[in-house]
Amino acid sequence: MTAFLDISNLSIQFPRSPVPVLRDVTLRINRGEYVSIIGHSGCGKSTLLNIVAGLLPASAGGVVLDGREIDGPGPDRAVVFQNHSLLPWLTCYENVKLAVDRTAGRGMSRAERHDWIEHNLALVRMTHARDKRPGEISGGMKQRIGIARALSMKPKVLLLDEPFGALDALTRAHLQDQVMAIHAELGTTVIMITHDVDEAVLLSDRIVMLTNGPNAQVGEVLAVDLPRPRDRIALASDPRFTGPRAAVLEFLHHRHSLPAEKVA
Ligand SMILES: Nc1ncnc2c1ncn2[C@@H]1O[C@H](COP(=O)(O)OP(=O)(O)OP(=O)(O)O)[C@@H](O)[C@H]1O
Repeated sequence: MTAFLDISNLSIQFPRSPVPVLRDVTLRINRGEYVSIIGHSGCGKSTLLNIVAGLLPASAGGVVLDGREIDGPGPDRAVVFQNHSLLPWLTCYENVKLAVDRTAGRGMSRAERHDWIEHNLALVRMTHARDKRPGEISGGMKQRIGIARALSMKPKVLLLDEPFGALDALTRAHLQDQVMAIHAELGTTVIMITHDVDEAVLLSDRIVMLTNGPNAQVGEVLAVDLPRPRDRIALASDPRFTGPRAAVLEFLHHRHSLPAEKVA
């Protein structure tokens, strides 16, 4: 049986580059699964996500989502980037509306569209700021609107490219908890890129560790066997949390550490 999201033997080599960034990456993701991708800077995490998003073409191999080969961007794959990409002249409500009008809102009446926008703002607890513009809200709030906008498209897969990377630790923790709650409520399939090992363990069903580039491959896939809902405080000393955490750290810092000159 084919997986919900099937990444098969994917390679990509950029023009004017002597070697592929990714080589022969294969990954099968089930419907509703939360999968994190972790690896050193420059190994090709964003490149992989961009191929799934349809923003970059693979040089070899391919991606099939729910039985359909991906050959370009589409509303079935919504991306949230590290730095919000909201339109500064529109309010939070209007930013979400823009996405709804072009995707899931087609075929809805005006009133249904309105309810759907409000529903997604409420999902990220942003109803109170619906009429504010991005310049008037905090970084964490902007990311929440970005997530609401992505979810409002009813995507089959939510692609998160370091969505909490630019946030302070407390805001980050708060947003992680919200995303976990949304994932539990909607059962959305999620692929998330992160550099944060704790974040990967806390949120994921599986963690995909990429080897260093070029020619990066899937080095190891770790299943996180933790019941949900997950409580960050209770888990801090739980061996089912600390075990996978140590395994990812071991992969990144011992088995696939970067040579000093590449880090500098
Ligand atoms: N459009 C492009 N043209 C040429 N090379 C590219 C292009 N996009 C990315 N690369 C190269 O591909 C490699 C992987 O980049 P990518 O951004 O996917 O890495 P990453 O793992 O997401 O890094 P980081 O964790 O620092 O964000 C890098 O060496 C980068 O320079």
